[in-house]
Amino acid sequence: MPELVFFSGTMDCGKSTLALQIGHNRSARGLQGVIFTRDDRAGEGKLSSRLGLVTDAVEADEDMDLYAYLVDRVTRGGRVDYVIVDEAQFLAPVQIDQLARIVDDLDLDVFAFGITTDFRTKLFPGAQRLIELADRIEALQVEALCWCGARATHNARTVGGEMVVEGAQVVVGDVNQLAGEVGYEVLCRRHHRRRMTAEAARAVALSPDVLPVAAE
Ligand SMILES: Nc1ncnc2c1ncn2[C@@H]1O[C@H](COP(=O)(O)OP(=O)(O)O)[C@@H](O)[C@H]1O
Ligand SMILES: Cc1cn([C@H]2C[C@H](O)[C@@H](COP(=O)(O)O)O2)c(=O)[nH]c1=O
Repeated sequence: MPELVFFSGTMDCGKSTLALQIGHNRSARGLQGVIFTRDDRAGEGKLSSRLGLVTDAVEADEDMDLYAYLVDRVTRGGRVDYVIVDEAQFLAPVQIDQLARIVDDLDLDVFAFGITTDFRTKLFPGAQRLIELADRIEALQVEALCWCGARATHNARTVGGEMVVEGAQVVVGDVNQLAGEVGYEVLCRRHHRRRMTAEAARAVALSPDVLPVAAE
């Protein structure tokens, strides 16, 4: 039975890598897939992983009807056995409905990959619709870690090294950015709530205001 599967996790937990692996394993067995993505860091029409792998993909623009695209492709004699979607959080809710229709009416598996929440811990509309419609939601097995060692569950945005909680929902970017640039850092909920990034924690530890603990 074909499924709409949502593979979700924080930034930097291996989603794009898994998307590439799923595509590789299927194409190694002669299956042909369509890979959609939107606003990958590597540029338009690319699906890239931090492990260095990158593949061509179809850029799913805001107005694109993903179901109609596949029907057109098949009608022209193209073969499609499965569909992969990376950065699925950026898709419009109506495009997630189109993915569900691809599963139900075209009998194709759709594997969607994305983060669920933005830097303010609010759901992306595309991720919300995936949670509502997916047959299955899978958490990535490789956990990203907060600087404290706990499992990272949230994405923080930094500007000039400082965590921010206001701004546009979508700003394409990466973790480990240079100070001064917009960047991201994955944190556990406790440290996201306290706005305590690795840099902020280092500054607190080095502050002369922090008294050494007296021996009892
Ligand atoms: N130099 C490295 N050596 C080993 N693994 C790495 C290295 N750099 C990144 N990774 C792995 O790649 C993961 C990020 O993969 P990626 O698919 O780009 O993540 P996502 O799509 O979830 O943002 C990291 O969590 C880490 O496990
Ligand atoms: C938290 C957050 C992230 N983004 C952007 C930053 C990246 O370009 C992608 C996530 O990509 P990844 O492969 O999962 O690392 O999303 C954003 O636009 N807004 C946010 O709040």
